[in-house]
Amino acid sequence: MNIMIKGMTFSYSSVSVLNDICLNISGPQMVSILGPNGVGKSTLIHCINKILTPTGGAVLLDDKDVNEYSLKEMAKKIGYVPYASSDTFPLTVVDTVLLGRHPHANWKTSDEDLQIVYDTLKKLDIEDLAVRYFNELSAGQHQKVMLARGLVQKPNVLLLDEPTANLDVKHQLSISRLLKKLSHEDDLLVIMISHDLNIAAKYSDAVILMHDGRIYDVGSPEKVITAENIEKVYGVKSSIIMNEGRPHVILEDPESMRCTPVKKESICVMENSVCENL
Ligand SMILES: Nc1ncnc2c1ncn2[C@@H]1O[C@H](COP(=O)(O)OP(=O)(O)OP(=O)(O)O)[C@@H](O)[C@H]1O
Repeated sequence: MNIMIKGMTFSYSSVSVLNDICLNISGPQMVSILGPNGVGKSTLIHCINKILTPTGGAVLLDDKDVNEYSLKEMAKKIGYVPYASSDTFPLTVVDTVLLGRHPHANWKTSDEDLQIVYDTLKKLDIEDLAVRYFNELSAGQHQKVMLARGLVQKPNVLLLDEPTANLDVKHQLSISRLLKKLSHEDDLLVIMISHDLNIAAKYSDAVILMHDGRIYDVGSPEKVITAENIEKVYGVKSSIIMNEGRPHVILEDPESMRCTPVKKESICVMENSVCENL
């Protein structure tokens, strides 16, 4: 699968957000999009999956303009996992994930659809949530269910908006590892937005760094995730150490040393008996 973005621009009303974006991305691989808040990362992936229409330039999927694909054809090719779902209606997790089979299913759910859903819930370690209501889950559980919905769609490209943002450290690693594994084993082009430079550096095959509505740098994590680029784009100093051949960023904040330290005893665990007597 190939995505080619040719001189793409995008504006919300008169406010220009993306300028002259030119990218050629081929899968399978795992690509992270990095950049500061408001730089246009979500807008970029919304232009790829036709949620938004670019104001200029073109997006081509396998050499064909996205405008020439029907919505169903697009849904078979591109899966999208949003940052947070606004779904508030009471659907069970199984039914929520089954919605991802819609582009492949007819009006009736098949045994194969259900099997794919259960296999995916198992892969993401959330089988125990199967009959829970989606609108009663925690933010991290929501995120895993939305990822399951994207995966059962069996797309060629999976676009994800901060897929690990609400996850605990163990699940940040396991989900990033799973996405990388899927990209390599299932021929999937994974493109994820991330604010975690170290997760991106550890798992990505390639990184896109955005600045001022443009692509600032593209390439391997070692090439793109440098102290110089981080200072230029985020305005933060850092030092980089290499860990297992990948850059690991240590952010510096000289201002933090100026904060007055609190007394060490300002917080402690109370004995239950003390609590009861309060
Ligand atoms: N519906 C909208 N109408 C007008 N402006 C918008 C709209 N959605 C986003 N924007 C603006 O477009 C710019 C890019 O937004 P976008 O969500 O793409 O940024 P982002 O890089 O994904 O940010 P973040 O890291 O904070 O999620 C921002 O300045 C934002 O305020």
